[in-house]
Amino acid sequence: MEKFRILAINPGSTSTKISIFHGEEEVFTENIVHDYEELKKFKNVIEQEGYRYEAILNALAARGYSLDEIDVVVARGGILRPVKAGTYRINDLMLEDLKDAVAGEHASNVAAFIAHRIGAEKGIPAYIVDPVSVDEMEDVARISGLDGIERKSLSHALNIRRVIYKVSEKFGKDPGELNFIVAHLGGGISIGAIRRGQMVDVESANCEGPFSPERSGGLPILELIDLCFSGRFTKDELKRRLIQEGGVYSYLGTKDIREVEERTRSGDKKAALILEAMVYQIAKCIGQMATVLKGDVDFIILTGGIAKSDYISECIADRVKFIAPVERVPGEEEMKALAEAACRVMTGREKVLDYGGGE
Ligand SMILES: Nc1ncnc2c1ncn2[C@@H]1O[C@H](COP(=O)(O)OP(=O)(O)O)[C@@H](O)[C@H]1O
Ligand SMILES: CCCC(=O)OP(=O)(O)O
Repeated sequence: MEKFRILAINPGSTSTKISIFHGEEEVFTENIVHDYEELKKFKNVIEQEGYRYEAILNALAARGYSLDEIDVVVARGGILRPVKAGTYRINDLMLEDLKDAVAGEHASNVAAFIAHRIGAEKGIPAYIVDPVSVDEMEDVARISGLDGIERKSLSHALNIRRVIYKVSEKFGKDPGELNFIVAHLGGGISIGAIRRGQMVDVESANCEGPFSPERSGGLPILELIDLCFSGRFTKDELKRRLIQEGGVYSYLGTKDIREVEERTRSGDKKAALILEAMVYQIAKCIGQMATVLKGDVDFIILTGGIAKSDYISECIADRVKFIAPVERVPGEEEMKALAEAACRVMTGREKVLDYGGGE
């Protein structure tokens, strides 16, 4: 089988991960850390396109790679309108929706712009895969409790789908035969219930659910209303406080959970309480998702950076292992997931989808 040369791009809030794959083999990877002061100069994430594009070119050149050697470019998909899972051609409507942030701001919104630019310049295909707004929720899960506000499906869909395949493969099963609860535990957290391959419900700390290293998750609503009208914050400041400076950071001034663990070990009682509370809320949400699946759960999967911690994984497992066996896939495999998706479409094993502004 032909080994396509793939450039995978995954922008985060302060860094851009890039990898080159030959077929499904990763031959180069780098996490380009951006100067936060430089990023802050841009009005929004889309305006960072040129800055991140140059950084990618420089990082590739420093290791002797050039875009001329690439056959296909593939990027993490941002917050688009709700779409089904899959690999999408980057089209004008997609870029327009991302530019207008129709469904919200996120670092990954710039990814399609960078990939599209490289694709156009080099005359190669450019795709995004399993965007944050993959939506397979059942109607009953969309009801929030207030007419006019609908629950949304926002998640680490790319990594969640990848780890489901990985765990299914480990047990010699097809993901379509199994039910999972997947907790992606990174700077942001999302916890999904996956029934026979379909993510029928999900909570993400961007809007609800457990707090994460940097996000508040769900909050008591009346106090939140008071905060909104306190005059202490503009709308943008408050959003930043909930999404980038909420969660663990708001209590302890750090987003680094390794540091929080270290402080806990050294006897810092506040750090210990906040860490326990995060574990408690994660476990509680996993419990909720078990009811979505009516208790028919084959595996609970813990993934993301925090799942690298034996201590935290054990604390969570201690609370939820009565539901189903707990599997760990530490870190995230988003780059691999992007490359595999590119291989599938380049070899015709999977159909490329067209973004039509909502499926
Ligand atoms: N070994 C570890 N133990 C505990 N927490 C970790 C460990 N490694 C990374 N983390 C935490 O994981 C979070 C980042 O998750 P990650 O999935 O790597 O990134 P992001 O969500 O930013 O893409 C940070 O809070 C980081 O401190
Ligand atoms: C909205 C869910 C996706 C998400 O939060 O991604 P990051 O943790 O990478 O910001």
